[in-house]
Amino acid sequence: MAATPAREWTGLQQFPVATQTALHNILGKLRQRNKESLSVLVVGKGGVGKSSTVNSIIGERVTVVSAFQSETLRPLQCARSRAGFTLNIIDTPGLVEGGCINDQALDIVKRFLLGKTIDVVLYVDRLDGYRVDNLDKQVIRALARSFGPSFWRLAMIVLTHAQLSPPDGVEYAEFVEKRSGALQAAIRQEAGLKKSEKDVPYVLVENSGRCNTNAGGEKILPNGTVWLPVLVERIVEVATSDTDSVLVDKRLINGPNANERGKWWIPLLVVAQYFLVVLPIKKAIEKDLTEEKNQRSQWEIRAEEFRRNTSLFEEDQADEQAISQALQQDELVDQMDSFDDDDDEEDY
Ligand SMILES: Nc1nc2c(ncn2[C@@H]2O[C@H](COP(=O)(O)OP(=O)(O)OP(=O)(O)O)[C@@H](O)[C@H]2O)c(=O)[nH]1
Repeated sequence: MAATPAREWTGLQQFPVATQTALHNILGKLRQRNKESLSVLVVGKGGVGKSSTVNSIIGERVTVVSAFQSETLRPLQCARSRAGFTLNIIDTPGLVEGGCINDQALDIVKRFLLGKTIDVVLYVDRLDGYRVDNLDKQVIRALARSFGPSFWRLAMIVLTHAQLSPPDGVEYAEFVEKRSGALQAAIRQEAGLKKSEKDVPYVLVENSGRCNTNAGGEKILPNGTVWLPVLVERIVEVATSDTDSVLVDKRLINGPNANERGKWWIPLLVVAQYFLVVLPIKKAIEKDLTEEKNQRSQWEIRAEEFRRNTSLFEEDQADEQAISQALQQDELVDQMDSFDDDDDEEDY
């Protein structure tokens, strides 16, 4: 992630001693793996407890929290260092506004993350939500679309308001299992995770100042779990898993280059066009030409016959004319002869 001047992580010292020890041990695992920094992106709908969770992890009030209005209008990056290790956390605006996806917020988050690397994603929602609705599914899909398929492989579900009292007759563990299972199933389906891939892990959080504590002053859930070290441990597990971190670059934000998109279809389309369009047209033209040729030869045969018949008729006519002329001539000769005879008789 791009370097942000990191302040000393003084908030760590505010935690109860047992929590501090647990966190030092967990973060020590990262140092053993030569990972000197971690970048955590916090996303989710508005008012689910994103900013409160950031404050809980850092141990300071770094972002404003409000019960009545959306306080995080732009992403906020906060960096804290301790013993050579730097934790970067990015809080983001709620991704749902007025009952639909807040595309503007998503766009702002995308631009803000340009050039940054994300190691872990915290997808925050409330434990006391009773169902996964269409809007939740839209948010899951929008995030997968915006940040690529690896996004959800780096994610964990953070369920706030974990000090909830389940409805009558339902055990806490049963309620948690159902709620987390429904979200995991929705993410698997909407983000297109393969069957062979593990479910996105979940963790419970209680950000309220009225959270119950144990004898050591550590914040605990109704089942007695000290939740902060568990949250940080899960973050480290995801960060050290096989999934590579996501570098948010221009290609990821703008989508694949329009000129490159579907380029491999072109030769297939050309071949399909030849067989489905060019070849049938060519065949149709050849068929037309052959038929025309056949028709012309038929027509020529008939014309030939007609011409022959006409010339025979003309020849007959000429003959008749010659005969009649000859007959006329014979008649004339006969007449002349008869005149001659008459004259001879008169002479006598
Ligand atoms: N009881 C209880 N209240 C919580 C918890 N987390 C957050 N809240 C309250 O929920 C309200 C909203 O919390 P925020 O942390 O501002 O939620 P957000 O998701 O950052 O909200 P946006 O800035 O609108 O995106 C505040 O009144 C918090 O005090 C929790 O774990 N338990």
